Amino acid sequence: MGDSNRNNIRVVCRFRPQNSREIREGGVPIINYDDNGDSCRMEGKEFQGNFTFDRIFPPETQQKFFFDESIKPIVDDVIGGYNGTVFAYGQTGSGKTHTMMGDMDNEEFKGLIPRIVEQIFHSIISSPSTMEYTVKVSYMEIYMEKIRDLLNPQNDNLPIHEEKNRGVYVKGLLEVYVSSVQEVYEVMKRGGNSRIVAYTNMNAESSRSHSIFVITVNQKNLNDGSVKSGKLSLVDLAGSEKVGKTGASGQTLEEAKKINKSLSALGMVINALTDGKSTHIPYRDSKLTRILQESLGGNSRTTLIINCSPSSFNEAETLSTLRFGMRAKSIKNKARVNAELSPAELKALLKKAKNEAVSFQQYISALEGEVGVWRAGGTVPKEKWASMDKASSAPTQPPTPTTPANPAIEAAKREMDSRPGTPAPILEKDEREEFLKRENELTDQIAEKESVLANQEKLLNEMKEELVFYKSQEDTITKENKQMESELNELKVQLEKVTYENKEGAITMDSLREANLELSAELESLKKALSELRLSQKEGDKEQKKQEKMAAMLAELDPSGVISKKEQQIRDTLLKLETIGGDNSTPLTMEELSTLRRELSDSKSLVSQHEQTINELHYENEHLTRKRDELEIRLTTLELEYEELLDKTIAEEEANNNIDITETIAELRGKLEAQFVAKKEVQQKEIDELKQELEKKNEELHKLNSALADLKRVNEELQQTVISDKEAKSEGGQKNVAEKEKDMERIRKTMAQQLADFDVMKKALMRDLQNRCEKVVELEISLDETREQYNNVLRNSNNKAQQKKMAFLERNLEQLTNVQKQLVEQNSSLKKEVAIAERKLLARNERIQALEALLQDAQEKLTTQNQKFEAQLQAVRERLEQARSQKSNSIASSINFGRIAKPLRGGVPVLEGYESIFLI
Ligand SMILES: Nc1ncnc2c1ncn2[C@@H]1O[C@H](COP(=O)(O)OP(=O)(O)OP(=O)(O)O)[C@@H](O)[C@H]1O
Repeated sequence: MGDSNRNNIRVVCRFRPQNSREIREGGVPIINYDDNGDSCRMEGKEFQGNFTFDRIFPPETQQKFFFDESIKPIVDDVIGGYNGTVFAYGQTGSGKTHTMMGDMDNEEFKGLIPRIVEQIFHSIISSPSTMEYTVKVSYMEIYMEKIRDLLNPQNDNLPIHEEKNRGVYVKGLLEVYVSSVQEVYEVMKRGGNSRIVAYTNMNAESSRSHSIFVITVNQKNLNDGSVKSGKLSLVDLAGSEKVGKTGASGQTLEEAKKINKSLSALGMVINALTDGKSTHIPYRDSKLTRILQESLGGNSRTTLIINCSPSSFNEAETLSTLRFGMRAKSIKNKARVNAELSPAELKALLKKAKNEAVSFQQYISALEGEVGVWRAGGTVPKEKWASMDKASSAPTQPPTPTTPANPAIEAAKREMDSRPGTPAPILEKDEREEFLKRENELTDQIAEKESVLANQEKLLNEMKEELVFYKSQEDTITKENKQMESELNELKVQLEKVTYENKEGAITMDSLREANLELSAELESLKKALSELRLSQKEGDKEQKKQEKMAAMLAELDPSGVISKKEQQIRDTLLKLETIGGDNSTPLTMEELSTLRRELSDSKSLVSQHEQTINELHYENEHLTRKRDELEIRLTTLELEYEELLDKTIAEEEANNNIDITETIAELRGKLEAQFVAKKEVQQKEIDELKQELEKKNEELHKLNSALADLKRVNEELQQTVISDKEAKSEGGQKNVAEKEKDMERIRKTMAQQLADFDVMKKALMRDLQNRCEKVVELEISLDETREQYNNVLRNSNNKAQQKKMAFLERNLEQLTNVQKQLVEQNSSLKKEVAIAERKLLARNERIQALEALLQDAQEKLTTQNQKFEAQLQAVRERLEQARSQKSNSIASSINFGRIAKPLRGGVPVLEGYESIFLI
C-alpha cells in the first residue's frame, strides 16, 4: 500500500447476517459478494448495482479475521506516531457496536477496540527497551450536540478548543493513563456504563449517541531523546437511519434531529472534501466534525467501516450507507508523523539558525550601508551591491558609504529600524492565533453558559419536580386535613348525636319509668280486679251453696213436711177435743192431755224453729242485699276499669293514627256503654223491685211474727187451760165441765181459727218464701248473667269486632307488658349504652384532641421539614458548586489508576516512578 493510497480514507464494508426480525418480516439477502473481496453487487428491488471498497466483509466474517484484515495496520501507524481514526457508520442494529466493541470478555466475539488495545500493548512490549511509552485513554460521547465525558459523566458539556500547537482538543476531558489491557478494559466498561442508551423499535438497545474512544501513545526514544505521539480515535457513530423508520418520537425525535445534525454535518464535510471545488469545509457545523476535523482530510490515517444489513428488509438504509461509504472513499488526508526533534537535532538546527541569523545580520548591515550611500546621493557600483552570498562570506561590517552620512539618511535609517519587518505573513499568523484564542474563549463561554443553562434547566426541572412533589404533598395534606376535618365533623356530629341520644335516652328512661309505674299500677289494679273477680267467683260459689241450702231449707219448709205433720197432729187433737166436747161422755184423759202438751211443746219448738228460720232468712236477705251492693260496687269499679282500659287503648290507637280502629273502638265503646246503661237500668229496676219485695217480705215477716205471737199466746192459754183442767180433775169436781167445754169449744174454735189463720199465713209465708227464694235465685241468676255478660263483654263479646277488639286489647296489654319489659331492658341497656357512649365520647374527645395535636405537630414538622429541606437543598447546591470546582480531584479519586503516568518500556510491561498529571 503506497503512501498516496494510505492518505486516502480507507473504507471497509461489513455485512452482518440477517437478524431474526428481518427473517420474520420476509427479508432476503440482496447482496452478492465478489471473490476478490473488494466489491459487491446489490440486487435490491429499488436498486441494482456494484459497490467497490477497500475491503468487503460478508456476514460470516469472524471478529478476528475482520480485525486482522481491516484495522490491524492502524496499530503500527499509531505506534509509528501517526494519528489514526476508525469510524463505524451504519444504521441502528447494523453491527457498529458489535464491530467496534463486541463482547470484550469473549475471545471470539471481542471487537476492534479490545483487539487494538491488546495489539498496542503487544507492540509496546515487543519494541526495543530504548523506547519508553505512556498510554492514556479518554472516552466521550456526543449526545444532543453536547460532549459528555464518559469517564467523568458530570462533565456533560465540554467545550472544544483549538490551539496552534495542540490542534483541536476537548477541554477538560479526562485522560486516564493506562498500563495494561485490563486497565483499559476497566476504563471502557466504566465509560460504557455511562452511555446513554435509548430504546427504539429498530433495536432493543440502540445507541443514540456518538461515542469516541481515544488512545494516545506517547513514545520517547531514550537514545536520542526524540519523542513521537500517535492518537487513535475509535468512533462508534449513532444510527444513521431515518427518524420515520425507527418510529422514534417525542424526545427521541429531538435527539434524532441533533444526531442527524452531526451525521449530516459529517456528510457535508465528506461532500466538501470530495467534490474538489469547495474551499470551505464545514467542520464547525457540528461537534462531531469539529472533534474529528483532523481525521477527515487532516493529519490522520482514517478507516471508515460501513456496517450494513444484507437484507431486502433494510434495502434503502443499506443503499444509503453504501453510498455514504462510496463518497467518503475519495477523501484525501495528509497524515504525518507527530514527532519532536531530539536535542542533538535541535542543537544542530539552532546552530544553523544562529549562523543564518549572523548571515542575515551581515546582509542587513551591508544593505543598510548601501542604502545610506544611495540616499546620500552617492552611488555604489553594481559589483559592490550587497548580496546574501557576500554577507554570509564577508566579515560582518557595513559597506563603506561613498558619501558622508547626512541627517535625512539617518532619519530614514531610524524610520526603517522602527518599521516592523515582513509584517504580512506574521500578521496572518497572529490573527489566526488571536482568532483561535478568541474562539476558545467564546467556546468556553458558550459551554459555560450552556452548562449554566443546563444547570438552570436541571434546577428548574428539579424545582418543578419539587413543586410537583410539594403540591402532591400539599394535596395529600389538604386531603388528609379535609379527611380529618370531615372525621372531626363526623365525630362532632356523632358526639352531638350521642349527647342527643343520651338526653333522649334519659327522657325515654324517665317516660319509660313513668310508663312502667303506670303499667305497674295498672297491672296491680288488674291483678286486684282479677283477684276480686276470683274472690267474687268464689263468693258466687258460696252463694250457690247458700242457695242450695236455701233450697234445702225451703224443702224443709215444704207443707208436706214437718209443719204439715204438726198441723195434722194439731188438727187431730182439735178434732179429738171437738169430739170430747160434743159427746161430753169422755173427758180428756191424762194421756190425751200429756199428748196435747207434748204436741204443744212440739208446736212451740216448731214455732221457735220457724222463728229461727225467719231470722236466718232475714239475715240471709240482709247478706244478699249487702252482696248485691258489693256486686254493684264491683260492677261500677269494673266498668270504670274497663273504661279506663278502653280509653287508654283508644288513646294508644289514636296515637298510632289508626283511624279505623279508633272508629271501631268508639263504636264499640258506644255499644258497650249502651249495653251497660241498659244492663244497669235493668239491674236497677230489679234492685228496686227486690227492695220493694224485701219490704213486702218484711211486712209479711211482721205479720208472721204477730201471728206467731198470737199462736204463742194461744198456746200459753191452752197450757193454762190444760193445767187448770188438771187441777179441776184433781179436785174431782165436774162443776165447770160445761164451762170448760165451752171454753174448750171456744179454744177449739179459736185454735181452728188460728190454725186456719196460721194455715193461711203459713201458705202466704210459704208463697212469700218461695217467691223470695225465686226472686233471690232470679237475682242471683241475673247477677251471674250480668257478670257473665260483663265478662263476655269484657272478653268474649258476641260482637266480633268487640272480640277482636278485646283480643286486640288483651294482646295490646300483653304487648304492653312485653313492651314494658323490653323498655325496662332497653332502658337498662340504654343506660349501659349511654355509659359506654359517654366513655366513648370521652375517648373520642381525647382522640380528637390527640389528632388535632398530631395534625398541629405534623404541620409544624412539615414546615420545619420544608425549612430543613430548603436548607439542605441550599447546602447541597453549595456543595455541588464546591464539588464542581473541585471536580478534578474528586473524579480522579474515583478511578484507582490513571492519575500517574506509568511509562512502559519496550520489552518491559510497566515502569515505575514516572509521574505526570493526567489532566489536559
Ligand atoms: N457481524 C455480525 N455477526 C453476528 N451478529 C452481529 C453482527 N453484527 C451485529 N450483530 C448483532 O446484531 C445486533 C445489533 O448489533 P449492534 O448493537 O452492534 O448494532 P449497532 O449498529 O451498534 O446498533 P446501534 O446503532 O443501535 O448501537 C447485536 O445483537 C449484534 O450481536
